[in-house]
Amino acid sequence: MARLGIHIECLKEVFRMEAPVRTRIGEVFGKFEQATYAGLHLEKVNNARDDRLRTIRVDSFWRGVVLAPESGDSYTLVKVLPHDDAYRWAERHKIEVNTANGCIDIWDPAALHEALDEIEHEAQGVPGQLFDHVSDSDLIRLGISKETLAFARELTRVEQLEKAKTFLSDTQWDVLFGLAAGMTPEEVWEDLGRGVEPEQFDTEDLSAAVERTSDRVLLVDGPAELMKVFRESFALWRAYLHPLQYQVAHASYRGPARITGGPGTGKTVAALHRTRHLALQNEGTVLLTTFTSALASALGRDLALLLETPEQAQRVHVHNVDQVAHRIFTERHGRPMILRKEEELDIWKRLTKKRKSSLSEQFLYDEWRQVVLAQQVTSAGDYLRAKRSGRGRSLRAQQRAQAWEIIWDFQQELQVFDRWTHETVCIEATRILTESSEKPYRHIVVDEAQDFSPMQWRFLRAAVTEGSDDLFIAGDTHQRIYHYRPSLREVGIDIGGRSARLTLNYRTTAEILAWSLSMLHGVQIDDMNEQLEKIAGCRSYVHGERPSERGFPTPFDEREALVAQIQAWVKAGVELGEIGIAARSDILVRDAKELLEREGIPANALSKKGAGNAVQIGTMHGMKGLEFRCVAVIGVGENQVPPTRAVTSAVEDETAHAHDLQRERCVLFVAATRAREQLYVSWHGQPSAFLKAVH
Ligand SMILES: Nc1ncnc2c1ncn2[C@@H]1O[C@H](COP(=O)(O)OP(=O)(O)OP(=O)(O)O)[C@@H](O)[C@H]1O
Repeated sequence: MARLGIHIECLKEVFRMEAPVRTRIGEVFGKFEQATYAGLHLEKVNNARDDRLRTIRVDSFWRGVVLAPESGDSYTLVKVLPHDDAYRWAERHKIEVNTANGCIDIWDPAALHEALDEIEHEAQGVPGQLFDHVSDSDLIRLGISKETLAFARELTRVEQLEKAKTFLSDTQWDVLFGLAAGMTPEEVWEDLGRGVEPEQFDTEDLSAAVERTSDRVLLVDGPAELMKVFRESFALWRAYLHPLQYQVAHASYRGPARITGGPGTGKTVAALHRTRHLALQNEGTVLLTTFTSALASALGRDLALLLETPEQAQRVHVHNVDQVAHRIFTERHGRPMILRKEEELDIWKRLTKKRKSSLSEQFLYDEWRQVVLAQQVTSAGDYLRAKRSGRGRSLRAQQRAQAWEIIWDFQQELQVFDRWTHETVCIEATRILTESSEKPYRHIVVDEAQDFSPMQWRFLRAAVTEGSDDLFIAGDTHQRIYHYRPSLREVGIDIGGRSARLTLNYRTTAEILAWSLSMLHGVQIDDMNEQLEKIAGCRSYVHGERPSERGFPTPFDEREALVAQIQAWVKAGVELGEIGIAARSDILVRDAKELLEREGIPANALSKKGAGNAVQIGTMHGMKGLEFRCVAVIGVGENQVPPTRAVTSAVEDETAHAHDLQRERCVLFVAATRAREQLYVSWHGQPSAFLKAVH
């Protein structure tokens, strides 16, 4: 029986067409399934460069271009266009086998030659070419064909390359765009989703190439399934992954593996697919975990769309990490009595007073977590030797001894009164698991890994049997917005060379991404594995407006402008629920919510459950993991971002000062990169120093 698949690039275009056209295309799929070869009505194209390209009727206006195999019965819909354009497109395009990945390349030689004439003319007198830094042999190794190579050599500006997207093969264009965005040939090679050893492909065997292209072709079981794909935007990436996403999600690893990448590069999507893959292996229970319960419920919802049967769903637990630790604890000891933050601060205050110490309760609250618990300090001697760099103030030996006495008192008190914090619950749960030979999980997949504490990492390490495919970790340290900076090695997780980096941003326009990245320019950020993380090569294909930066003389003017901006977005057709507003402080968030309500604009606190028809407002921290069509980041003024209280003074502790500034910069970076199409940033008075770095 003949089978029709749809190429992902075509699917993306069809996705944007009107509903009746999509329905017609669905019907073509239905007819195709029922037809015998003779009944397929595939039209040959006269004067075609490639006689494997045929056309098929969609309706009286639209026609599809289909790649017909020389043998076999797997057909691929590669384009849908108005009748005459479809014929013209089919006449012009050529199909070849890409030498780097062995998949099909579809390109337009005539358009390439026309463009080449134009750019050769432009290149005269221009000193440097766009790809002077890349050798011919590297370009050829990356699958660039002879003709594309000649074209690439004449390029002087990235805009010329952007225009070439319409006629170059997708894969070859991706390679060139990656190199133009600063990736090395090795990074581009990895991005192609191949191993380090190049394979030799038979460039004459198109059928084999079509087979290999299967991860870029959606095979649907009939029109109903295709219509489902059209209805749910989520289903688009569900059906299609970038080759590197696919590779990391489906690989077998000898131990813990990790995926990094800038904002919006599809790490969460890769983690979801990894979870599905592990569930299908059926080797034991999979835990999919993240930092907060709100993010965990969003993961749970998305995963449900990926899993096909109730049996598969039963094999996966989706919880935030503290929830899992609480469950293990409760099974052994019953529910813990958790100390609220205010209660804890009161205890610290009382104990410092008792010891006549000048240390503040907040200092001890942090010191206990970030030094004592993080480094598993159990004695005065350990504490005297513990690393305290970046802790905000140095302590003389005598002060350390006194701090330890207070910490000791505090820990005794917790024990005597059977009171717990989330951290001690996590530590006790780790102890329970370490003692037990039975592990609750066969695999653990972690999302938003950058903010996990050492205690949480040790817990996860203890919750899964050590061995192949045990831990899969997705995260981006550029988005680290809390205090901990653990090294995976120090918490017993060895990722060896099992690490990959995603670079293509699917969320944000190139303009918003460039704006946000320039804020981090020159900032050195660790990769959780004792190396520096890179953000080079992070790129987006989609263009839009530059972010709008607006300064006002007074808070009143800033508020008025926010209301006007939201009204303008709504007038332009943006739904209220597609708008997000972020501010650094809770007060400003409350203020903005009240303002919008007064103006009759429905507004809700941020929630992963979906906005309904209301603008979503929250703190910059709360924006983590979310995305909106339009985002307004407000109150980005001097002293507000970063807030003075959030940054240790350089005189007190230089390292802590640098860490605090970096973290605050990342908080703004996270908020800005939630925007898909438009970003609006406002302040009153002087702008934040972070904005001065932006260009
Ligand atoms: N291969 C893909 N093709 C098309 N869209 C994709 C693909 N992968 C991810 N996306 C979309 O890109 C957006 C960002 O994906 P995702 O949330 O997985 O990124 P992330 O790297 O986890 O982001 P962040 O770190 O900023 O939270 C989502 O809308 C997702 O549906």
